Amino acid sequence: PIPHPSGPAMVSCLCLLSRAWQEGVPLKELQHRGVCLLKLHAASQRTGLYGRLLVTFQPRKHDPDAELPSNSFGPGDIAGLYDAASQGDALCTGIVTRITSRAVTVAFEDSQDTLSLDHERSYRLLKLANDVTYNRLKKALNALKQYRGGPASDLIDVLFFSADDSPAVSPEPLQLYNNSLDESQREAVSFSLAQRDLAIIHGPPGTGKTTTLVEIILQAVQQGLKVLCCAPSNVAVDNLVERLAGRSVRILRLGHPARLLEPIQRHSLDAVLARGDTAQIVADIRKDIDQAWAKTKKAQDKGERSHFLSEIKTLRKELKEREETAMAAALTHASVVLATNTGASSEGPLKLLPDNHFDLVVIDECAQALEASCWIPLLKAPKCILAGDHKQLPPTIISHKAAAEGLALSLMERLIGRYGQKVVKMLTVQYRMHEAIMHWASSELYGGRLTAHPTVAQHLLKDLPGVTSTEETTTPLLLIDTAGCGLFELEVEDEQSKGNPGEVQLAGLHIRALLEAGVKAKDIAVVAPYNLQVDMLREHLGHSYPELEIKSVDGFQGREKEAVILSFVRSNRKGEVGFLAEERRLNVAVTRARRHVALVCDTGTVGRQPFLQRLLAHVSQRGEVRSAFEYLGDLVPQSCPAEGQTPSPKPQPPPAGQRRAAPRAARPKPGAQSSAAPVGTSGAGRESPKTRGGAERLRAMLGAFLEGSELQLDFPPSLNAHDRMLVHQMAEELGLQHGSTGEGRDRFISVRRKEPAEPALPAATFPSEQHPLPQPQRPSSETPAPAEPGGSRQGSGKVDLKALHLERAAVMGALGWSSVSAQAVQCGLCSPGKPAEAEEDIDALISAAVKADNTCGFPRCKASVSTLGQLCPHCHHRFCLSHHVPEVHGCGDKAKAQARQRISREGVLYPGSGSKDNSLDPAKRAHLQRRLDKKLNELTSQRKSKKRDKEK
Ligand SMILES: Nc1ncnc2c1ncn2[C@@H]1O[C@H](COP(=O)(O)OP(=O)(O)OP(=O)(O)O)[C@@H](O)[C@H]1O
Ligand SMILES: [Zn+2]
Ligand SMILES: [Zn+2]
Repeated sequence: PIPHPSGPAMVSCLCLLSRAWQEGVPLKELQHRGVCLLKLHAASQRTGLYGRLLVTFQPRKHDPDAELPSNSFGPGDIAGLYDAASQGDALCTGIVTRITSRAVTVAFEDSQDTLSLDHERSYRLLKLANDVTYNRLKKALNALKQYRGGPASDLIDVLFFSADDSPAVSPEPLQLYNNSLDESQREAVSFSLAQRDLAIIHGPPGTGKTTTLVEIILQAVQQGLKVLCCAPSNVAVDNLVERLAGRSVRILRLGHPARLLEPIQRHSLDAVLARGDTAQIVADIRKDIDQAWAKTKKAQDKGERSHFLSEIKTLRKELKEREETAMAAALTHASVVLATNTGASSEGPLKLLPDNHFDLVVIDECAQALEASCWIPLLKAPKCILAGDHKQLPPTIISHKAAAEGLALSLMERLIGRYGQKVVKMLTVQYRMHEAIMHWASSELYGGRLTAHPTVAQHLLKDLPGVTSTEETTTPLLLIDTAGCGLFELEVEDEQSKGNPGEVQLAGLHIRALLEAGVKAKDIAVVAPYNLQVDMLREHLGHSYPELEIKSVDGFQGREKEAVILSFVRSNRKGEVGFLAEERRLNVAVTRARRHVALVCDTGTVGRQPFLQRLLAHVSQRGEVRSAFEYLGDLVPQSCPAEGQTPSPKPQPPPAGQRRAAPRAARPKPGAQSSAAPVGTSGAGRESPKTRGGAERLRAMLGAFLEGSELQLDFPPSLNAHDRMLVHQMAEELGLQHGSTGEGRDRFISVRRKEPAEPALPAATFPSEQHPLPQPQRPSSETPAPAEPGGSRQGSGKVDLKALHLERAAVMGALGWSSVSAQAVQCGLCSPGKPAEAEEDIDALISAAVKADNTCGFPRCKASVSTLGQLCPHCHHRFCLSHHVPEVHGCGDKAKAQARQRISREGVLYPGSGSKDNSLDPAKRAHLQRRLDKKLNELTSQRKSKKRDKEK
């Protein structure tokens, strides 16, 4: 007996894929998931190919324009038809042939002669696609087990290692159809033709695998061979059809015509049949059948009805015979028959051909196919050529058990694992990527064997027509590092998928920079490993840039773009990387790009995985690295209103092109700037050599300040965001107060000694950098300005009234005091007539409030917001940068409403609140004051009880 070790294992694995997935789930839920359509009625019916009954269903509504709920039905899917009124078994099953927003058409097999649909009844359709695929796969494997004496007998032995592959015939010199094939492609062509049983073409990204296969197929046809050409997906098959269509070769595409693209449709079996001689006869018979159907409906009695039914039966038989004859002729005439793997099933038209019709089976994208599905075409010929790249993503296997038992291993990988390079030719010249993009993938996954064709090796975005040279368009690799920026992934419980709103915004900013440089939206793709992130990216960017392509990594396999922005998503304290650690997924993600890849990621999290770390190292070596801090000014809306100042509308953004350039202009030298974030580390003190100089200089400045007698040290506004962060961190370490002032290019940091005589202010006392405050009129003044009533009461000069005042405003805002904006509230220290005792504990209250306010207001988020927090102007809670966006923490509607209101009222959009509250009358002010005190008290007691809860 022929040992088929994988056969039985595969069958048992496949069982895990079947059924059960829909059992016990409520129908509404199934509809919600897009696999069920409820409350349909049969709107029309007619007879299709094979005499099948084609029924069109529409929603059972009186409105003729009623739309179907969004669903995942597609042509070729198997659907079960159920009576809506009963819970019983399916009335019958059919194949979806067409689906629009309003109607779905299903073809029912002729065995359902008795099926007669009542126009008044309600039906539902349930997707059974898994079952059919499963059944076909299982059938193929059973056929494999029982295979005796067919054309593929020897090939089966080779593919299961019970016989070695026969020696190749000596290659004949070839007259190539495509003279531009490179050396590795030519070798692959002659090797494949010379092999007797098995040849594998390993085509890394962009190496012209399809180009090579087309040449092979043309050569095989030229030698008089009949070729069956398959791929796991319709897209891949159509790609081959398109490329072969222009050549003088007779091709025939099997499959549901509704699925096929316009130029491919004319190669479909149906189209060929429609052009044939029998077409008219067949059409007439179909018409007769439809008429007979109509008559059955009107039939008065049972006898009349059964008469018409038997007439239909006879007509169908005739129809079937004529069609089959015509089909067999069309199939025989074609030199190349193309189908998906499962479409090559013997249940379809191929059953009309004799067993030994095909000489060669070609399977493209073989590494993306289940081995079982490959066996459907493989049993039909004595020789196979498999093409693909097993270093890209394998087919998705939902069952972990099935994957563990070997279902995840593709045929191609299995064969290479056993036979090694003697059955493989690898294509080594790639025609897609800039050499720097290619290099990492080549050395990690392709043994360093890839070279970039000269036409692409140095191409950059700036070389595209209409694109200007900017920092972004002149680098093939860019890393935007969020390490230390607090842009954490969303923590969604019970949610496998992950999102990262900070990365969404960063991706948006980078896209804007690319577009401003002239790159077209259609040339850019944003790719993320998680569907949740893809959804968030679509929500944020999809409307503004409809031509931008936003996809999951898995959904982008087989595609390419001039620029690819990759959001890695994962950013957490645990260093969890998730399934980005899968080498093949990362390979696919990076190698989609032709001229530019931007990685948006937290190197602190992602860099803990060695494979990812090597990518990051490669980028920092060959490309440009930026800290996300450089973008934070643009990223965070300025929502903390300014104290004592009339907020002015946000200045108009500078004209295109200058926007990113402005804040970055301060940097000493692009490319070698001190803002380059350390790779694989986060936080100060672990800088790469590049940044160490800057950090040391800053530390020295702080050291000198500590030794001197100055009360305050102002850093120059020319510090970039990363250096500013370092200063904040160092000041914190040294126990200094730190804060920043001003906006944009004028923003600068001040550092101050803490006054030992005064109650120490918590770290957050200073407004954070993300709450840029107006230029202080008197940065460290001990004398309050006359404009502040009551300020002079603090005559000692020991208390920094300004700081307290600002803090007070911030705290009030943070307390959820939504009725009034913080800026409008006068500080208790300054308000006249304030009782003296209130003053004494205000610091304690403030510090309690500040402490409470030190963690992000988002449920379950423990991130500190003391230095990098953001106040929401709507709910007045402070959030970490991952959660500050109103949409993220639940203020989306308020934010939208407010924006709409403001736009309609004033015709401009600007953040912060209006100026109207400046002149509060004293009574109101006193009232507000009492409320603040009450709030502070509540908060303190809440904190206490929380603490007690924790201690329990
Ligand atoms: N010998 C060659 N000379 C010039 N260009 C080539 C050559 N071979 C392939 N190309 C170009 O490379 C690109 C990719 O070719 P093809 O579609 O055959 O690649 P593929 O390997 O099937 O793609 P993928 O990597 O996405 O599977 C095409 O634009 C093609 O024109
Ligand atoms: Zn809010
Ligand atoms: Zn948070």
